Amino acid sequence: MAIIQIADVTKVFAARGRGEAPSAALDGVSLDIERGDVFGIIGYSGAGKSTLVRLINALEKPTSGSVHVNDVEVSALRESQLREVRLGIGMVFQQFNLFNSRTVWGNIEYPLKVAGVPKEQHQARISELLHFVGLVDQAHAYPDQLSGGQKQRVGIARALATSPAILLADEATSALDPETTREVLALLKRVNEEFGVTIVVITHEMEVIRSIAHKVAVMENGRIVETGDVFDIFAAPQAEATKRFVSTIVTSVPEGAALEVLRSKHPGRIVTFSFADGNTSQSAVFLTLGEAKVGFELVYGGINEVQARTFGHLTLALTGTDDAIDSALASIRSVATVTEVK
Ligand SMILES: Nc1ncnc2c1ncn2[C@@H]1O[C@H](COP(=O)(O)OP(=O)(O)OP(=O)(O)O)[C@@H](O)[C@H]1O
Repeated sequence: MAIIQIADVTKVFAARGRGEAPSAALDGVSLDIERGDVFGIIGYSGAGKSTLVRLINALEKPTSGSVHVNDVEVSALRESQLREVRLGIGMVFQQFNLFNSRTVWGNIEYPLKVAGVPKEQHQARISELLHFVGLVDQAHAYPDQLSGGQKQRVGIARALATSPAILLADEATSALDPETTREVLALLKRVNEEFGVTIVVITHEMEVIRSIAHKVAVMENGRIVETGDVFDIFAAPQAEATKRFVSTIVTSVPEGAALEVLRSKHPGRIVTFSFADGNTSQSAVFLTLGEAKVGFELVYGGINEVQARTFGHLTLALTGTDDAIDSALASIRSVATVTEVK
């Protein structure tokens, strides 16, 4: 059974000002997140990602629908019953949200105190966490003496202090430079692999999804427009929003200015052939075109790697009669995805 189950959830906020209509931040969202997964939720600003996270840790209640965490319907619990649920969910934030008046040690100790963990157990747990995040030497430093990456490592150690089964990371790397982002993502990956913690990653960056997520849901206007395994989403995005996100890092399909240039150089038909997973059917494409007496020139393309699996796109400018091209494309469709560039 999924560790997080979101079933047909709608969240409507009251109008912010007079004359404004109430807004649906979430509109019929259903999502199952399996135990042990790193699940990415991607969307532009205002898509509803933070609202979804706030429903998971029950900071908000849905207007309709239900949210189950660990088989408990958190959306039906009273505030006084939520304490235990929240102890099982760690949170990591974009702005770190550390106590500036407490040391690194004090920040990590805070959730142990709140959870009522006996004082004599604190030292061993904090020291274990400091080792895990590589901050043993900074134990007595204050947050303003740390770099952004170090602050986020404290944030992660603090979130893990009470050994939660779930970690919610809301734009956890959005305030960090690319190198530090890579380090923090690698740390989150270890949290998942070494402790089996289920991680929900909220982001607007596809690179974050590519680096650590196993599965992803793409959100737009309060809805999930596409969801699936990260590799499949990268190799063959279906929804327009997903295609836009994928195109931010997969540049082997011609778009925009690159497409204009191709169009001006090649007035005939331009077709992209897509292959996934070590599929060696590129040669079948060339053979079929040759047999059909269709001329071709490779004008764009590339191979990409996601989760140690590869996929690629080849764009060819074709010359020949429409009939010959159509019949060749019809038979190539059994070995590759064929997209005619309009
Ligand atoms: N407390 C609230 N009252 C009224 N409207 C809200 C409230 N919280 C969120 N919204 C609205 O709900 C929609 C979704 O917001 P949400 O913060 O979940 O999106 P998001 O994808 O997390 O965006 P961002 O990355 O900018 O935080 C937005 O239109 C937002 O203005």
